[in-house]
Amino acid sequence: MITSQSLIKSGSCFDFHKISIFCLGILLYGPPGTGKTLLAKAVATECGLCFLSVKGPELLNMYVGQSEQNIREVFDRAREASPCIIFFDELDSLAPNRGISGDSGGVMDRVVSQLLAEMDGLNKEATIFIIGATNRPDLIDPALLRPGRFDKLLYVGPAETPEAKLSVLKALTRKFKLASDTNLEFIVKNCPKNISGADFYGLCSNAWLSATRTLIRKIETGEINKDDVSHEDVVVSNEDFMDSLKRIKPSISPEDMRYFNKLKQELSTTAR
Ligand SMILES: Nc1ncnc2c1ncn2[C@@H]1O[C@H](COP(=O)(O)OP(=O)(O)OP(=O)(O)O)[C@@H](O)[C@H]1O
Repeated sequence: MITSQSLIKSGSCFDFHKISIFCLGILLYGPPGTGKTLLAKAVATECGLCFLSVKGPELLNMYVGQSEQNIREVFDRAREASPCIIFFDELDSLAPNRGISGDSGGVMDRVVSQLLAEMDGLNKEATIFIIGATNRPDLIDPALLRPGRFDKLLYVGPAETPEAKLSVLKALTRKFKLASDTNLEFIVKNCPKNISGADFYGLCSNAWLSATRTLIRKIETGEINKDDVSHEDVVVSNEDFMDSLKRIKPSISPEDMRYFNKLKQELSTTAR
């Protein structure tokens, strides 16, 4: 991602559009809850660009022509807000493969064509970048993945190494008050396999709630005075984390991981 981010950042200094070479779109793919949205937002913040987030299904409408109109409006808004990033979440629902969707000439066909036309229209502008996200890149219409549209495909998977897991846990607990006995390395060691960023978020919020319950019990038993307490007195201990760990169930199954590993290999052979 650092490469894509540097490309976007450097776009303004290199005047890519003068030589008609320009990276318009990046497609992030991977299991749910692995931080695709978070990454897209981080790129926009880091590059100082407006962030226009759209969920694919939100644009679809039962009235004839309205879905295409919704797509046009997104791009119009982007032109007004440029330089900006348009983030299309759940892109597969907005642009399914026309060959297999069984909707020849139907609404989805027209939606995909509209999206392609709008993206092609942007190629000259170099001030609007598109990031798409999906859990199923194999379902997306291949025309969207051609050069000049979503040029790059980037896999965003769960943290695999203990170091990567620890940095996610540290990021999520950076505002927590941790007890002196809390050992994040130990918690990482006890985490189940294939735990996503969203699962880590659940782990941390449950641990925080458990610590809050302990504090409330102390207030109820009169051990501490309610008026002297603030959220800063919630101290999260190792035990809170270990309790929370017992209840956590990874949202990515081993079958999901096998599917994504295979897909990653297939897509990496297509030189992107
Ligand atoms: N790498 C990470 N570091 C810290 N927190 C993370 C990370 N990945 C995910 N999270 C947490 O999980 C939440 C969900 O992540 P996000 O919505 O970005 O995932 P996603 O891949 O876009 O999911 P989906 O495919 O379901 O749309 C985030 O709001 C954040 O709290």
